[in-house]
Amino acid sequence: GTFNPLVVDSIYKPMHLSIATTVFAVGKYVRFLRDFLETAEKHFMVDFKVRYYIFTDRGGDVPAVVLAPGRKVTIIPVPGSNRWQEISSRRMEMIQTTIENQIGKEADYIFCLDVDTKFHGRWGAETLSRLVAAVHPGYYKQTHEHYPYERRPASRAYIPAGEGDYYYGGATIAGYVGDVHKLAKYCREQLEADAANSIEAAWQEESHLNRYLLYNKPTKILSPEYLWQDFKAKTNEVQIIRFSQVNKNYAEVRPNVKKRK
Ligand SMILES: CC(=O)N[C@H]1[C@@H](OP(=O)(O)OP(=O)(O)OC[C@H]2O[C@@H](n3ccc(=O)[nH]c3=O)[C@H](O)[C@@H]2O)O[C@H](CO)[C@H](O)[C@@H]1O
Ligand SMILES: [Mn+2]
Repeated sequence: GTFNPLVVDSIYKPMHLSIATTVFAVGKYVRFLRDFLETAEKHFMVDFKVRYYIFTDRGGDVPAVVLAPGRKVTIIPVPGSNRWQEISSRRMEMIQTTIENQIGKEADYIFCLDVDTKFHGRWGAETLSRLVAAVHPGYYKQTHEHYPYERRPASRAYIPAGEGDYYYGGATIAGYVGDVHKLAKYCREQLEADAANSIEAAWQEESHLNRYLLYNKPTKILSPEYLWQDFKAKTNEVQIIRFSQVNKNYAEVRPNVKKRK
């Protein structure tokens, strides 16, 4: 970390911000909720007003986790699906419409996070900014020729060779509610345009996200400290792992399976 947490906290805590956090737990992914919520209560935006919006088709399986004062859970029922690609992508549409119907009136900032994760270290106000994305832990050492961008011009997620800043992970999107709304709406429209042309981008909504962020630069970029993967070996350059994807058995948890990156 290159920030002083005491300074950051003294700037943001007096602002009494409301933080929305969306997390999708569709089908078997409800099993990740307990660790996600319990570790978030230890490390994520501690002492802030946080509302977790849990999108699920299994409301009855949402674990009761003790939350600190000022924090609460809201369950948003969503349909199931038999394609993980669709579940992952449909987050954009649901984030868009839930911001319009509810979150827009309730929060200042929003974080949209993968559920198959745990927090291991402080994630605080140093992550607040207008539009925030995290560098994907699989690509932070690579240059743009090696990013898994969508390279087919027929897709709306297309990025031509020679272009690119970073490859961002789909598991962390954040910012002002209005700015994340704009991003989600764009990605939803691009996903639907692709679907109408029977094309699916290489990494679904993550591909559209990367295109959006190439032409609408984030105001803050989080290092892989904020988006790690448990299967990756520990490295010297990333000394603090704050948030990491757990190892999961893809064949066990996904309704249909595709090889991971
Ligand atoms: C580290 C990272 O950046 N991960 C991204 C990556 O793979 P991942 O392998 O991390 O994707 P994933 O299986 O975790 O799916 C993304 C998220 O969708 C939700 N979900 C998915 C399947 C399901 O059956 N039920 C369910 O609820 C859940 O919140 C999950 O965390 O690529 C995906 C798109 O292809 C997303 O962009 C992920 O955010
Ligand atoms: Mn994930």
